[in-house]
Amino acid sequence: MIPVVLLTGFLGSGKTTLLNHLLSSARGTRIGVIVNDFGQVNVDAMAVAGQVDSMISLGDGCLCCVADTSDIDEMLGKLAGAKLDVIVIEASGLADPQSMVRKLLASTDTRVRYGGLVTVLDAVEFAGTHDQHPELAKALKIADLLVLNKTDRVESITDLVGLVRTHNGEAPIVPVTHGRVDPELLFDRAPELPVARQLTFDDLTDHSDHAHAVYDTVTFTSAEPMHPVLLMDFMDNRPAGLYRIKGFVYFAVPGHTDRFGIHTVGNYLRFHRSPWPRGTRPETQLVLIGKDIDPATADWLEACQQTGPVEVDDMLWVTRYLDSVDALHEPAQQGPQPDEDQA
Ligand SMILES: Nc1nc2c(ncn2[C@@H]2O[C@H](COP(=O)(O)OP(=O)(O)OP(=O)(O)O)[C@@H](O)[C@H]2O)c(=O)[nH]1
Repeated sequence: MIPVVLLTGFLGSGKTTLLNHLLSSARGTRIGVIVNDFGQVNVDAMAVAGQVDSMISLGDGCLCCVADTSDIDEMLGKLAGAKLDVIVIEASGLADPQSMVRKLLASTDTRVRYGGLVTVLDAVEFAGTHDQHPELAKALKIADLLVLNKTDRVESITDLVGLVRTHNGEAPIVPVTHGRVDPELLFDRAPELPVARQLTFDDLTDHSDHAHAVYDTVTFTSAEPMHPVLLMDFMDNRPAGLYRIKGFVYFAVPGHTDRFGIHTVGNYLRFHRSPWPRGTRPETQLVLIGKDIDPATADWLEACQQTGPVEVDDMLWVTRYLDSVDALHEPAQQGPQPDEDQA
């Protein structure tokens, strides 16, 4: 039976980063994934595309709410048909793991079995989100493996571990940076998971105060390039209530025409530069998630499109937020390569 591992964690904690790490260090283990994201653009699916043996992408809705057991069974069935060693479900950052686990346990597909819940925690944001969303503690309680991510951004994890332990006294806590867990903690060469444990009925009930009930999403897409200074002005003055932005930005500044992946989590902001995938037309695609987001946010972003002249130096506002490894890369020599069919 193929184990199905559920990967969960609050917005921006590092689930996709961890999934990417698993995929790149799988060394022959065949991994299928179900990627669930919020917003009309499935940024997470784009981030793992090309590395995975088999993928089902479910955008714009939370798997735990939009899919019932038979939908989950159908998805698992599709993946189980491919020759896989393990299936990893990356839940959206607002999913309710209890409800997901319940549906997985109810699966009637005899080719798959529930393989455990891995919860990623953001070492920087955890204490704050824990206070704001007491309901998240329920997910901590049923986790089989707790990955304490972003430990590079905190001085000490002692208090955090203490706080996590008040909710779950048993599951191993693995401190990591950039999601670099040993894949063998999640699945074995001959998959026999050390993680999944017996859950009680109480563990799995109560879907009432689900986090995404209080969050909303704005999606912004534009084929027009963005003006670096105007966009960074938006980023520096993010509307109140905005917690998470992710996606890709298209600038048409000479030497900077490749794809700028953007992530903000709380006050943190990072760009990651990479070529546009072959056959894609460069365009900005952003998903913004927050509480009571100002309805004018999309208009403000639209006003950040490049309509007037732009200087190469204007990109300095952006490049200072580049991951250092990207900053060392030579900027693209050629402009974007639009899809031949669309060109
Ligand atoms: N400094 C630092 N940044 C990290 C680490 N892990 C992830 N990040 C960054 O945190 C941001 C969010 O990471 P993701 O992997 O997209 O988080 P996620 O949980 O998939 O986000 P959602 O799907 O929106 O819930 C990205 O900019 C990552 O590069 C880490 O260990 N240290």
